[in-house]
Amino acid sequence: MAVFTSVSLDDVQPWIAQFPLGQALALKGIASGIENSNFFLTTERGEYVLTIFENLNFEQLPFYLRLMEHLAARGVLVPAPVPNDQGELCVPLQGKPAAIVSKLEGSSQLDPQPVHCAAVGAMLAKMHLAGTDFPLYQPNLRGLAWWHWATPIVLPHLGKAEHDLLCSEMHFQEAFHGSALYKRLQQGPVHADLFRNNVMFDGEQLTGFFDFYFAGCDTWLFDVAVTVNDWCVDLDTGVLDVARVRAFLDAYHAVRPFTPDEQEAWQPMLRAAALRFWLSRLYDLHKPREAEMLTPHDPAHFERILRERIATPAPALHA
Ligand SMILES: Nc1ncnc2c1ncn2[C@@H]1O[C@H](COP(=O)(O)OP(=O)(O)O)[C@@H](O)[C@H]1O
Ligand SMILES: N[C@@H](CCOP(=O)(O)O)C(=O)O
Repeated sequence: MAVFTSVSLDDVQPWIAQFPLGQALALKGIASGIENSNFFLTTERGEYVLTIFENLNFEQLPFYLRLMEHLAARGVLVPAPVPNDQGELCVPLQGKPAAIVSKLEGSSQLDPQPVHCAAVGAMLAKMHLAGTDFPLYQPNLRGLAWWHWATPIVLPHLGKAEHDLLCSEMHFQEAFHGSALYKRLQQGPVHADLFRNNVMFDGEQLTGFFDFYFAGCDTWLFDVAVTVNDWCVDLDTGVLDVARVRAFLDAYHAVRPFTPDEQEAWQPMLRAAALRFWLSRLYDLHKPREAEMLTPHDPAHFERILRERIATPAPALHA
């Protein structure tokens, strides 16, 4: 269940008059998702997704919605927000911020093959390049500062082995993030949560990236590492599948060539990306929010990935 705020077609009818979409014809709640209330919305102009934001507020939302608008205008396959007659992308509905975005065709590819990884890699590189002239700034809100804040909260809940791993990896990442090498890495707007469930495919055709609500400005390489750690991994062991990694990285590199600095930072960045999700899953498990996090994701999956990245070097970014 992911409709926290209920809304009917009758509620939407007067509200939608401010959008250039004609009348609303149908509204259907979307079951998946854990953060917001999402609905498929059919209007006289076509199919859209209506989102009522449960946690983000009117000050926070422009970064995400304007980023999607910016990327869509540059040919990156992402949902395009629909402005109302005042040019606003986010307007109140049932007292909460709400937005309408274009509906992506297809479904998530949960068993990706190299061909899917290549499509995601190429589109991610295109997205990074398209974001270079995006004028708004917000840091990655799940970056090093959040890790510092969350670590002492989760540590008391951990056994010795996990406690030691978290402490030692935080030390390692502090040194890495403070290094001259890290500071030379290219930065810009990143998705920061581009997992399999946040990309649509129609067969082998990628139709779009969505769920931009963890986006922020961070290193492009962090985004690559987050995505590889999900798309190219054996889910049972955390081991990287070399064919999928190569397909992903080669396709990315063909659009936006990796730099020598990125090559050098690749192994620690894969560890950073694993730590980020291990920590957020630990936090969600031990400090659950009231209604939203109905089934917390398993932290052990990312603990396994982190241990594996420490133990085994991943394939190089490029030859
Ligand atoms: N623009 C879109 N086009 C098509 N389907 C979408 C779109 N946005 C969301 N969805 C559907 O809604 C579901 C929940 O969206 P998601 O952004 O993951 O929710 P939450 O933010 O609550 O986690 C997705 O799994 C997908 O099926
Ligand atoms: N991808 C994260 C959790 C974020 O959830 P999402 O459904 O909004 O992508 C994880 O797997 O821990």
